[in-house]
Amino acid sequence: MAILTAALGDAGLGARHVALAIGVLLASVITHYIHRGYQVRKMLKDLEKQGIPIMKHSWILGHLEIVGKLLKNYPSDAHGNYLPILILENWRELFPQCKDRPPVLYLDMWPFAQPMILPLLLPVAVQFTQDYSLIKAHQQKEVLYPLTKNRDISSMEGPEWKVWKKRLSPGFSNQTITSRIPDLLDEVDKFYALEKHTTKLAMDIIFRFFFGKRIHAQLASAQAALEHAVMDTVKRMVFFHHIGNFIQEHNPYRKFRLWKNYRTMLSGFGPVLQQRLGELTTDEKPRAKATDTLVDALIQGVMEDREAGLVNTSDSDFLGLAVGQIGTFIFAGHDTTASAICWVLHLLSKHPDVLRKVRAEHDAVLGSDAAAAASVLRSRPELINALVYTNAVMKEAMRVHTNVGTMRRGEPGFYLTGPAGSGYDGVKFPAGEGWVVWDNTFALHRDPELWLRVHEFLPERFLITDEGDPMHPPKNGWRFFELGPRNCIGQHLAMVEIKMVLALVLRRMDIEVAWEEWDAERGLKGKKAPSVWGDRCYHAGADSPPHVKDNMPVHIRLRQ
Ligand code: HEM
Repeated sequence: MAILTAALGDAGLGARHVALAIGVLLASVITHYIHRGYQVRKMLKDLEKQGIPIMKHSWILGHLEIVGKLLKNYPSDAHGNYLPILILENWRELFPQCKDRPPVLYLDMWPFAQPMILPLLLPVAVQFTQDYSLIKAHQQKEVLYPLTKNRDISSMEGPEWKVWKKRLSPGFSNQTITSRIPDLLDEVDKFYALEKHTTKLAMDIIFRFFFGKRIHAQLASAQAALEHAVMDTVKRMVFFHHIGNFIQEHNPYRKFRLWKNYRTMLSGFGPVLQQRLGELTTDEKPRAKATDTLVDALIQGVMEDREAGLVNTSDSDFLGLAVGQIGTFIFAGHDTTASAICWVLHLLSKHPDVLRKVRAEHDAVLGSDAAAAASVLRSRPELINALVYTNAVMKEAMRVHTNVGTMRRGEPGFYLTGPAGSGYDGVKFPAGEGWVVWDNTFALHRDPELWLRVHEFLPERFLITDEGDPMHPPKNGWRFFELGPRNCIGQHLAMVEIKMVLALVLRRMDIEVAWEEWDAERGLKGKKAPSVWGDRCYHAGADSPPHVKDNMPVHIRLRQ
């Protein structure tokens, strides 16, 4: 303190100056929030004036009162994904002025969120992701910035995104991924427990998939530090700027850690990337085929950009782009896949009849010796595609427990249109600048108008081929990896990875949730422990993707 006072004194600054500076800063933050608050509330009031149906809205609280009431019986850490499901379920009470369900929901939760638009009818989601692809919301880019400096396929837009999508897609095709199964099995075979191990597994798979066996081995000594750097950055990412995380976001220590983690990524990935770049640019060696490994496709892409003068030839520019792309794959592919594995296992433990059928399919396709599943798949990787019922189980688990979605940016003059037959045929719903347009897949996956017996876990619906059957999934209805040009590039990898885990684990182990012991250890026994829809396992967390509550504590028993 004495040092600080002396330093301030040296600089001619007294305590009064510091207090004044803090006061000015605070006043400008408060003014910003009030000004922005007025703008947001006015956006809603203007819509109301135009006759657009909106939920009861107040100048002071916006929709916060409604949101508070809807979530009042939910645990405080329940994920925000539950909110639009509740709005969809309760639309009649929330829109008493409407005879038909409004196609579009306008939501004002300022200062806790930006003004948002969510489709309440499926065709509206199709309009801004498939018919026309709105560009990603500012928030999606800002969140990735510390990890990738936005030099990644997920943040890119327009022609630059198109070129990279074309370059990287072959490496993620179903065919490529099936051919990589023997290699990836090395990682899955190490996987014997659940909880946070699913995250570690997903991370290992991405490293192996991206770099291939040889380079992955070279990275082995740096991998722990790299994983730690990525995870630490992910932990510190701020997904939604709001008043509640203002201090966290602007904390200088956070900024320092983000900077340090990025340096670790540059220095950890740098040598192997440089070495591979050297190998690929020597005259004797042919250039890589895009499907060899993703790192080769990436380096080849950067080389093309250099030749076209789009990337300068400095090492740091090359490294920045390469590390950015790797960062986005790790980010987009690890937590999402890990929680999807947890939900499939959870649902299987709750539905023994379905589990029996999955095991029977594994016996039939992979042979009755469960311990030999990995070697069978190594020699015949294409068998993974024969696990048709398992695939249906996964898709149904993903419908019931959807985890991430897409957020897009409203565009000046852009409208969403009331679909034919909705009662709002042709009505224009403004989705201009300032709106975040969210796909609302979690709620659409639980829309009883789209899915028969919507709350039940019925994998068979994904086996029905007759489109006239009421159980048949609706067209464009299953959107776990989003649809349209910006859908998930890693979806085949994620599906194959989860299928490999199920094939190797389900017949060797019984897995069931262990809340009783977990709660007892935490003194919750006999008390009302938090749950959602009667389940202790629920989507928790304030950010994206949601996490399975408490990492899903489980019992694992080896089967005889
Ligand atoms: C269960 C696991 C996964 C889920 C639920 C998931 C979901 C999604 C969704 C919904 C999007 C669209 C996001 C948007 O438009 O902003 C997306 C995009 C993306 N995903 Fe995944 N993903 C998963 C696994 C993976 C994996 C394993 C990888 C790669 C290793 C990956 C890489 C990406 C990338 C790079 C994008 C951006 C694509 C683009 O903008 O063109 N994802 N993912």
